[in-house]
Amino acid sequence: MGSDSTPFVLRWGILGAGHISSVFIKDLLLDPKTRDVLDVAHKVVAIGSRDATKAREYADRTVPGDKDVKAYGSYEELVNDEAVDAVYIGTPHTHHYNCAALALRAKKHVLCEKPFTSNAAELRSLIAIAKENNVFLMEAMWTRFLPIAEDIKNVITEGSLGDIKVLHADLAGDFNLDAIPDTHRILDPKLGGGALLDLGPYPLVWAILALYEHKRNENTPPALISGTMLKTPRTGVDSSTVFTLNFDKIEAQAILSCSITIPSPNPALTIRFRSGNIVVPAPIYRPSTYTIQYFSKPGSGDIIREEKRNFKFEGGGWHFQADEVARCIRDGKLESGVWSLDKSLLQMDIFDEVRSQAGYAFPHGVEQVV
Ligand SMILES: NC(=O)C1=CN([C@@H]2O[C@H](COP(=O)(O)OP(=O)(O)OC[C@H]3O[C@@H](n4cnc5c(N)ncnc54)[C@H](OP(=O)(O)O)[C@@H]3O)[C@@H](O)[C@H]2O)C=CC1
Ligand SMILES: O=C1OC[C@@H](O)[C@H](O)[C@H]1O
Repeated sequence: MGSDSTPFVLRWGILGAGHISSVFIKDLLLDPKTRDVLDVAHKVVAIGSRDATKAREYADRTVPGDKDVKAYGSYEELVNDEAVDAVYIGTPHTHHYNCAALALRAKKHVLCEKPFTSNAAELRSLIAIAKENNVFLMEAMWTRFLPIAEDIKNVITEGSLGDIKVLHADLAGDFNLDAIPDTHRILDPKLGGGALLDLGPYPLVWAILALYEHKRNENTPPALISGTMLKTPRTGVDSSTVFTLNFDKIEAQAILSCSITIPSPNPALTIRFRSGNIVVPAPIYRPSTYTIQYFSKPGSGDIIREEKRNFKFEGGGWHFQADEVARCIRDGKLESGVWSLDKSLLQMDIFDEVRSQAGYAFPHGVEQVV
């Protein structure tokens, strides 16, 4: 199975009947041919919710016209469905660990929403559970799989902009905090609320792509991580966070920020080299265009030429990561080579360090592994 004429079909179980799960399902249902993908395809076979009535209604609404989709009133039933190959976890951050562990122990492959876990210790434990059960595990870091991300990576690697020096990235959004209750996932510390865990993965994915993955960096973690947080008095979670990463091996730095009280700046991502810049407009989770600026000579800052590149595709952009999961599982891989587990671990180590420096501890009992 999986030749050009017969695509490998991955059968998905969706755990958590919330917002992002519905967005992901919509992209799973899109014909892969619309993005020139012929070797893999996707089928949603079951929905798992904590409530059976909700699960049925959600299945009927999000997978219309397919009465065969199972609707389960517990996550346990979902992960034990033999027709499910891979489980997508769409629950709040601090529930990812238990949900993913449940699925892995049922010997299901897992794609888990970002941020992978509450802390790095939880992720190390999940990686061990995945290994014990010989199943695939990946964080749903969808931005890394957008065609634009690979194109930017190629420009960095090809080297015509000279040495990379600084990366500035910001993802912000006005969550209208006055209109949402303290129990909303973005405000509730029990759900890992705040800007860093929710939005921080996006500035960080660009730093990982450009600096950590840089061929001269040889996947060396940053030598120095430094962070500060502004916290909301409402619940104590971070409303804005700024963090910096020093990649000593390539003498380059990332300056990253995120906020839940203001919109993103524009441009929201600038990668600065000795001989030019890469400039990306907001939102950095799904940019559809970017510009390469070339300097008259190295270090001048005098822009003599600009090249704009556009990337259009059908759907929301969450399907590219699904294609990667399907290909990995088809090929018997236990992790992705593109968004590998070391990158997710680096992310969680950085978030732990920034939270520790800024004094953001989760309420007792939230972290399942410490
Ligand atoms: N990749 C992306 O673009 C995005 C990713 N996300 C990520 O997805 C995750 C979920 O976010 P989102 O979909 O917005 O959240 P929602 O609140 O819309 O959905 C979360 C779902 O999780 C289930 N759940 C289980 N336990 C709890 C609990 N204690 N409190 C609330 N819900 C619970 C519920 O499903 P049920 O009742 O059916 O059991 C709920 O519907 C987050 O980790 C977030 O970071 C979010 C938005 C965009
Ligand atoms: O992943 C995400 O991307 C978009 C944001 O609006 C959302 O809160 C976040 O979870």
